[in-house]
Amino acid sequence: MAIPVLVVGCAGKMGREVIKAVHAAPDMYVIGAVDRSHLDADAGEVAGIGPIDVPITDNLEVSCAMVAQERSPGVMVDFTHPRGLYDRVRTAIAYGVRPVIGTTGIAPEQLADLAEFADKASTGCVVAPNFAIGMILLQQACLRAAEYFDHLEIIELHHDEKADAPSGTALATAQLIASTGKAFNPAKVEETELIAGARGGLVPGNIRIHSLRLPGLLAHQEVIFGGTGQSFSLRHDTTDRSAYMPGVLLAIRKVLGLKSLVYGLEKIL
Ligand SMILES: NC(=O)C1=CN([C@@H]2O[C@H](COP(=O)(O)OP(=O)(O)OC[C@H]3O[C@@H](n4cnc5c(N)ncnc54)[C@H](OP(=O)(O)O)[C@@H]3O)[C@@H](O)[C@H]2O)C=CC1
Ligand SMILES: O=C(O)C1=N[C@H](C(=O)O)C[C@H](O)C1
Repeated sequence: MAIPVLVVGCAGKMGREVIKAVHAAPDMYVIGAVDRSHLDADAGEVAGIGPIDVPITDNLEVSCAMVAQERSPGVMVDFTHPRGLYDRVRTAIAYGVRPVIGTTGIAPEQLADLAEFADKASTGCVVAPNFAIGMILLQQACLRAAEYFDHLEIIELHHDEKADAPSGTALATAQLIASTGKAFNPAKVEETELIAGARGGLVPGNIRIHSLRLPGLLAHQEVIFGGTGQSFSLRHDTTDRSAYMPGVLLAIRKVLGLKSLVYGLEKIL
């Protein structure tokens, strides 16, 4: 049976892409669309694919109740803003709707709390800071490089409409590299930062992240490893948001078979 999908943030850059991808997929359909603007407009029209008979509403609870009435279990896809995300995920789970979350910037304590909530409800939930396969491969390659290099820094570059910094992907990449337990970037001199922020943000693992925001960019990340007489750069460029859609559709299919919260696309590949 086809999967009913509720798209939250449907009028946004990612939400429009999700509406297109879900509508085009043979094994799922858009059952509802939530946003704060374009209310009552057809979600398909807003996404640029013509009418799909799904009006945009700002009422998540009523939308979840509607999904719960469908014959097969439903999924909520959220690409919005970290504000209120915690409550949206809890609302979805309370209605038996499985969340697939692409929104970045949620606090780690809230994520841990949601994992406990999903676990208790035996409900699947996927939270992934990046749905592009190329980025997952970059992260895996970082683990290999980290075996041989002791020094690295991360640069992430995004469009200038991005709300959070650093990106969720950069944080997740640093977290993954730090999970090796290695002590990175041993200091060689006592540094003085003449302009606050010049050396980027420091995250656990002693890894620095530098965030650039410019019009003309979409989403890019470079991890540069440094060693004696050599440097090694790993870079991923997203040039179109359709890059995320195979990962999003995969998560929609896989979340139905899960009984707890899974963090990271790599866990369901
Ligand atoms: N995991 C991944 O692979 C990716 C994740 N992202 C993440 O997805 C999120 C969205 O990105 P993007 O699409 O570029 O952002 P946009 O600002 O283009 O879209 C977000 C949409 O969500 C709406 N919105 C915000 N808050 C709410 C709410 N409480 N209820 C309903 N709708 C809401 C916004 O409305 P309004 O305009 O009124 O604020 C807007 O229409 C970000 O956190 C970004 O980091 C992005 C790309 C890939
Ligand atoms: O806001 C974006 O655009 C993106 N956000 C995600 C993040 O914060 O990592 C994923 C990707 O980088 C695009």
